[in-house]
Amino acid sequence: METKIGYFASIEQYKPMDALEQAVRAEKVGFESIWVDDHFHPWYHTDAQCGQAWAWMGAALQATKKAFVSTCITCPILRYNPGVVAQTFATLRQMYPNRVGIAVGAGEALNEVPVTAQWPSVPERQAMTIEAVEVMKKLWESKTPVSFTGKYYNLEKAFLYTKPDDKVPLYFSGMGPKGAKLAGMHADHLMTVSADTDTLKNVTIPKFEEGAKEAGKDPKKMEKAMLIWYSVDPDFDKAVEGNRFWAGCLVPSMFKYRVSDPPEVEMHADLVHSDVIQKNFLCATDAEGLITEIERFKQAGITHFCLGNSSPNVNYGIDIFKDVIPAVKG
Ligand SMILES: C[C@H](OP(=O)(O)OC[C@@H](O)[C@@H](O)[C@@H](O)CN1c2cc(O)ccc2Cc2c1[nH]c(=O)[nH]c2=O)C(=O)N[C@@H](CCC(=O)N[C@@H](CCC(=O)O)C(=O)O)C(=O)O
Ligand SMILES: CCCCCC(=O)CC
Repeated sequence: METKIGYFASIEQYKPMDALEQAVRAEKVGFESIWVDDHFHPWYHTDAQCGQAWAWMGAALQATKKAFVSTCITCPILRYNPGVVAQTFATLRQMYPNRVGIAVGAGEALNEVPVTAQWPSVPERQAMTIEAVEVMKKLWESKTPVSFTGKYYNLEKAFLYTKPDDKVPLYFSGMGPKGAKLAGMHADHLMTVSADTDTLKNVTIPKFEEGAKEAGKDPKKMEKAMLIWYSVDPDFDKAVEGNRFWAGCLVPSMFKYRVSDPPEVEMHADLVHSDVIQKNFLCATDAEGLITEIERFKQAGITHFCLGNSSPNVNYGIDIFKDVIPAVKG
């Protein structure tokens, strides 16, 4: 499968208009997809933003020419109703044929707790995500009104009057082995986050493929997409520190416990040692360094890169891909 290089334009790290300018610049440089975080609260507090992803997507689709645009990722189970999620992405894809996708996942306390005060266990949120996907597919595919009684969601003669001509591509986040298998079973493509390459190659991707095969799909035709942050600067230490905004994601308890307060996340993020940031995110001084790192993940089986630019000089972090993209796509 051909490698795809996408740009993750963060609207929790940057103001929405700045992220939009980045997306336009990234498309001109050769990034073929644009991804946006779907958050209510951000992963850092100081100087953070947190715009609404679907509003931003409409503007991004209009401002870019042909890039594929998707969330990375939307949690369709608590703060959003899956029927409204289905309606939103059907509308966007009808307006911008072939250019719109959605990635879904079981959510984060940061986004769900502040506006619902609910935080079910991981297994329950995974079960809710599967049912939410079922609801979304029914609404996207049905030619007649749909009634459905589920464990978590109900539909009563629900019908989407605005639909695209083709399917909305569905990516599904699997970070753990069970999540990866569910992705294979219930979605078109895998979305995951950076992990060590042995785990990706020997656990995450095989579990995804196992789920896909069980559901009668051909995993070779399904993308293995991954979000990873990068920071590039001629001064290596500065490059490493550039990724600090996202260091909270490297603290496992942030996923295990009900942490929804950005100042608390920031406190943990600031304690993450720079060696840990360097090991988990892409830190480079030049294009060569980025190419080497991307090749490493290609060898592990990743086919679509969603690259979050956390470089001290953001435009330098985009423009350097004029050299990186031809090398890693070749
Ligand atoms: C927590 C793991 O679950 P999993 O289903 O695999 O992954 C969850 C993620 O998909 C979500 O948290 C997702 O919403 C995060 N996310 C995101 C993910 C991604 O791949 C790319 C980009 C993003 C950006 C983004 C996200 N979320 C948003 O809301 N908005 C965004 O923009 C996991 O580890 N699962 C394990 C099972 C773990 C488990 O069940 N543990 C037990 C206890 C175990 C023990 O301690 O003994 C429990 O907690 O009850 C698995 O194997 O699936
Ligand atoms: C381990 C990182 C999971 C993704 C965190 C996130 O929400 C990024 C936007």
